[in-house]
Amino acid sequence: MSGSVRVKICGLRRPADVEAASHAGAAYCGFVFFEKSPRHVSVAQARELAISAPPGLAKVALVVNADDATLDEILNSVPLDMLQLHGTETPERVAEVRRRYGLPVMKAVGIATAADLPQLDAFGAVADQILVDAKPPAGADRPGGNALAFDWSLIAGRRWAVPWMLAGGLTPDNVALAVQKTGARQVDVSSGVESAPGIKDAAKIAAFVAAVGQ
Ligand SMILES: O=C(O)c1ccccc1N[C@@H]1O[C@H](COP(=O)(O)O)[C@@H](O)[C@H]1O
Repeated sequence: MSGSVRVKICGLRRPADVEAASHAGAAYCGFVFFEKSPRHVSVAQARELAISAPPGLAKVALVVNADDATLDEILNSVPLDMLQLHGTETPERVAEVRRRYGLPVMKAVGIATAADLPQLDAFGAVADQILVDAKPPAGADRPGGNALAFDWSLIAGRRWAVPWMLAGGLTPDNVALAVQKTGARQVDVSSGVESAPGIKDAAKIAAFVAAVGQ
């Protein structure tokens, strides 16, 4: 288990990835519905993965500026516990998605400088959780999953009205320090537990969860 810090392993694509996340002691697993990502899964793939997830492993759908038709299609097929909005959704859209689907919504906010911090308060007022991630580099073709960390001192000691998760460039080697510096009680990882983009590595997943628990 990961002590009292909860771990989300994102970008799972194979049943063996779900098994690895569960076996390691992760609290959440994430499925990416974003075609430009090497971690993208179809609705049918996600359904198979979600059905294979054991009780106790919360299933999160990551979407980027998804419209209602897209969310309807996902939620009509895939048993899910949470929606992760990882695009440029507004606070109004976050509130609308919560109302329409009745699932907890986690809103991702990209951080590069102190000027980005007020967004965390804005989304903390409407979302069920906030995901504090690195802002993507200029020219990136995806808004997350870029193996990029931000300056953790920007959020050291800060708290918001809702639970939050730390993301961005976390690895088995740096996650313990990230938790120590930020006080995070939840962490999210994708690239840092892969052997190649989109290919999860069971040994790295186990090492990541173990490192969080140390
Ligand atoms: O993982 C992706 O490909 C992805 C695509 C689009 C939006 C978000 C994505 N991933 C999320 O980004 C953060 C950080 O990822 P990493 O550990 O730095 O690779 C994490 O929340 C992922 O869920």
